[in-house]
Amino acid sequence: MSIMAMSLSYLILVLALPALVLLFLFRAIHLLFFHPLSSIPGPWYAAVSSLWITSHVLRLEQCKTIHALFETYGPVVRIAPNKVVFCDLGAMKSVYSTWKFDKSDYYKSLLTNDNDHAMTTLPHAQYSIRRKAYASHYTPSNLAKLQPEIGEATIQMIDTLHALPAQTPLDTLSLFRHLALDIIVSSSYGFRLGAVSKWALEAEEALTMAIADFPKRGILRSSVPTWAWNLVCKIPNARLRLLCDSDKIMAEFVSTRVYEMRAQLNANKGPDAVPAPAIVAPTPSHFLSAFPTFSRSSSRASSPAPSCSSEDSSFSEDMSTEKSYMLPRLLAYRYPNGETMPESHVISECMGHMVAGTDTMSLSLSYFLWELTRRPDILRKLQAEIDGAMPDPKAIPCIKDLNSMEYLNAFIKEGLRLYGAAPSLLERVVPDTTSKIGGDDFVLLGYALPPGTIVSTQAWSMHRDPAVFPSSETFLPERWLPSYASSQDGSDEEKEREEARLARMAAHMIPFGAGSRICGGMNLAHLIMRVVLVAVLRNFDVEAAPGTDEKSMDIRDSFVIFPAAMECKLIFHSRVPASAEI
Ligand code: HEM
Repeated sequence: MSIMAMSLSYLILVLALPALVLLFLFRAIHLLFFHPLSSIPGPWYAAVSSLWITSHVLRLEQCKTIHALFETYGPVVRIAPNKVVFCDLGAMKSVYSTWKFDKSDYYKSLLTNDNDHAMTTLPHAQYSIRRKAYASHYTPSNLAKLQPEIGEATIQMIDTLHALPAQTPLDTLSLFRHLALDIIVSSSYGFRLGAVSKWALEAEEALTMAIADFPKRGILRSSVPTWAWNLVCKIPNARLRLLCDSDKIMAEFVSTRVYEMRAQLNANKGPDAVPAPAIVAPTPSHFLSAFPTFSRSSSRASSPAPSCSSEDSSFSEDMSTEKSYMLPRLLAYRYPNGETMPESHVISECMGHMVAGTDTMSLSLSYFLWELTRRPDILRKLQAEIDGAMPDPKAIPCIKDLNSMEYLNAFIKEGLRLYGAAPSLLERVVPDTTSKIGGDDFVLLGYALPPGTIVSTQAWSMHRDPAVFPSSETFLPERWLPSYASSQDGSDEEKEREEARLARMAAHMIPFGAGSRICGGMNLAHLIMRVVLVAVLRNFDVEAAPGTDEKSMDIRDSFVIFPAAMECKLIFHSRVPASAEI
């Protein structure tokens, strides 16, 4: 290079660098003092760049960081140049229920098979068409018909636990992930996967691994350019290949179910026929002999579960019809233009539900049991209630009876308050036309937000508001029980006060999200939590394994929560006589 060319490059560098610094300064001054969001409280470094909040996201501590901001700055905080978070009931209703803002691009990192499913469909109008396709699957009346599938998988897990050597520490994150998958697969497709059986043989089910890997794949995939991602996936390492292929493994599994179901529907001929599919995977014989029952009595059934729900008025609206799994519903669903859902949509929708339901269930159940290992007082109360409702350790009460167990319900509410599996920011976008919000600018807690602003709240903070939940960090199921229930002579005034207190707490609870885009599988999640908790606690006492402690269970988050140690090792001690174990 000639001396002249070198001096020219030097000159450009000398001029460009200060220009860049100046540009950054002007931008920072604009964002801090002249931007429409500049009056919103928050740290100045968050207002000028997204780097600060991103660093906390990468450190897996976004929930706690945002919560600390609310404590310092109040209920509305600017956390990035274009992002505002709030912790307020009225604002929550306005964003998620009244105006039903569209979701932000964040959700696109959860695409399955490179396609949208309900959770990743951002515009509200398109989303509501999608939701209609599956919503009827998760109604209480349909879930009541699926109790045998749920009970069967759960009792299979109980039998497996009884059969394991005593004192074996078990990672419940893995155990419940396999169980949740068994339940979701059998209730969605009528297919017995047997993931828990394989888990007991230490032969990890590829599908379960794929589901566990899927969120990590999403984060990696979206943070590197496509060429770099393709390169990573060529590295000859078996574990890495599994992670890269997790989307493909899930898609292959679901596609097979779709083709099988199509074949059955075609064989059925009638255009509206939506049959319950046959069991297509072999069921282990030891399992059939212990076929569980949902029961209203103490007798243990030796044949497939009677439909306790047929005598259960709250779930009887649809009882005369045959039960139907989710897949045939999706295949029969027609979009408003009269066309059926393309197979690619059906596959991505099913994958979305497997991903949404598996880790959330295993995380919640693991944290619930971990809490019980620290709180023998709560464990004893729960077990007293469960023992009374479930004399036979293999006969799970039916939904209506589970729902009427007061202490269990209080425990689950408190569990979801402190250990809800997805307590993170649920991002929405202020729309670009004011007609979508009734004509004026959107005003959040006194601040006008321009179109395109990303607004959100997080369950983590809504559930820890000390004005609503006194001693908010203490696990206290009793807070959900009306005080007048324990005293005979509560005055009407006292009852009203108590009811208002309970209603206020309930309104602040958003473990499943809020408004129109609330968790699609919420009813199933409630049922699974109840079924699994009564089955486990009726059969076992739980103890933390050595090494499982506050530090290992400290909560990290990346949309869902998980323990710092990435495992939750517990020991299950049988409570039932050996003769009743299998
Ligand atoms: C305790 C367990 C669960 C928790 C805490 C939970 C929580 C959530 C949350 C917070 C959302 C996001 C709402 C939003 O983005 O605004 C969500 C969405 C969703 N969940 Fe769950 N979930 C659980 C279990 C399940 C189960 C078992 C299924 C189904 C098998 C399921 C299916 C879905 C679906 C389909 C969506 C997308 C909803 C939509 O945008 O239409 N979830 N869940």
